[in-house]
Amino acid sequence: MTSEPSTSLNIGILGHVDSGKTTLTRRIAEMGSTSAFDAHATSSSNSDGIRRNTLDLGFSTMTSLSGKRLALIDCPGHSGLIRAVLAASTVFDMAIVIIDVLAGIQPQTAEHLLLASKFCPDRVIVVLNKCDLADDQKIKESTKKVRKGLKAMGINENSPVVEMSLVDGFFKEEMLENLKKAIETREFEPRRDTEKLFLIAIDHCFAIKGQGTVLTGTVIRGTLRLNTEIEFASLSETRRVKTLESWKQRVDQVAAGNRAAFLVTPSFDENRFSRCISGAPGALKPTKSVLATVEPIVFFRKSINSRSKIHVSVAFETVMAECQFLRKDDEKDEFEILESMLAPCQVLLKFEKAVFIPENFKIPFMASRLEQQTGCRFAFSGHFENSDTENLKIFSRKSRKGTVERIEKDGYSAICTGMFKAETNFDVFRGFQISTSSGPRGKVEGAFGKSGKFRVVFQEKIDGLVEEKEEISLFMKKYCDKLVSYIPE
Ligand SMILES: Nc1nc2c(ncn2[C@@H]2O[C@H](COP(=O)(O)OP(=O)(O)OP(=O)(O)O)[C@@H](O)[C@H]2O)c(=O)[nH]1
Repeated sequence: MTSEPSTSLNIGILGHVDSGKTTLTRRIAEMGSTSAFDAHATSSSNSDGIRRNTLDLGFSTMTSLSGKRLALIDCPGHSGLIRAVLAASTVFDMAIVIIDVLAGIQPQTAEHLLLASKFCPDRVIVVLNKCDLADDQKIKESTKKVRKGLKAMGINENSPVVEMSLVDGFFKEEMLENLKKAIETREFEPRRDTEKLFLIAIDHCFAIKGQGTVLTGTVIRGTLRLNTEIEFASLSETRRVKTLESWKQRVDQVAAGNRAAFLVTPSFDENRFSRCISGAPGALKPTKSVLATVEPIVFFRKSINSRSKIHVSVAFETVMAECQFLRKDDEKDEFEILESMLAPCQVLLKFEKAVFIPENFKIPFMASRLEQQTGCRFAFSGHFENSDTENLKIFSRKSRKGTVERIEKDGYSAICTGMFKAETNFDVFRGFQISTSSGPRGKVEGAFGKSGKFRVVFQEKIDGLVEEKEEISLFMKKYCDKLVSYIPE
């Protein structure tokens, strides 16, 4: 038995519906995994006894001109299947984006390009397909527009654009050669973390009658070894890896970056199974909230407020989360709640259900409004930074207004009104700082009577400076467990 070499690159095959992704993958791939070219297989039992779950990502492989193993991930172009593309993008090292020469950049092309811009902006290759339907002038115009589009999306505008025609009669081998040469210009030696506890992004699961369950996926960290335990944290199940293959070769280990197919027993009820990250026992922790750094997607046209709900795609899952945008004060090591997203800012994401993610691993995520029918659905992206959110010091700013009712005879204090209710507990506000419009500052001493009026004591004499009916203000930082007054700078 051998080990799969660690030079494999994962290439997303992206593009709008019907642009020709599967046709290209068929032409270029040397070997496919189960149902590699069957992008929308249904959940049906087959005569071979294998029950396949709904497939929407097709995995196949080819060898690059320099001899590298390339894993091709044929992604669905339909907007309703974007979750699968979001999941797959986690492992992209490179992207081939197929664009119909006549249609140009269509909505799904744009979303896929945005994903590529996040995961591999300098490793995008555009295939301008269906060139049999266009004349030279159109091809030239289209290429120009595509380059402009790449630039607008933060992708290297000098990315290779390969003219292609995949239909019989127009297809020429030299077109594929051009594509292979373009891939070669973008090849690199990825830095894989092969030392830590292994993690694998599992994309397919099917039972083989009488044998067990076969799972396929891409190892994203560490090394998956034969006869070791793998934990399916979201199912609270652990299994032993009984057989292990990479591209139909029996192997005894698969390192980060490579494809793996393995059998576990006893079998699963695969209806319980969905795309997920699994790993060595203990590698993943259930997490209900995370702190992340946010990069807004400029093509997202709506504003997003704190407390609104958003789809968060991370670690092969898409989960609903409530977002709270924050501004970090590095000096005080605390965070202020913002009304809406600003750039740059941070976000506290509170998930509706626990997501299983590795600790201390900077995981990229994409937040989107997938229910939106038109326009760009991706709202912001970033990296998870910290899942230990319990002890974060988070506050919101509050302020109250009131008026001076009268200045007391001593000249140092005033009775004020309009800021508190009759039932207010003044213990909370005693000592809080009060600003007057004319300048002097005082402190709340306590209630005056039972109607919510209160006494403010000043350090300086205020008669002649502060007037009756003058507006006064109280500024506070509200933390989860306390209120603190402050004077704005
Ligand atoms: N004229 C022409 N038709 C093409 C070419 N490439 C693909 N097609 C046709 O376009 C249609 C869609 O091709 P697919 O490869 O299934 O497209 P896809 O991007 O994988 O589609 P989805 O997975 O549904 O997003 C098929 O009918 C192909 O025969 C081409 O170069 N020229």
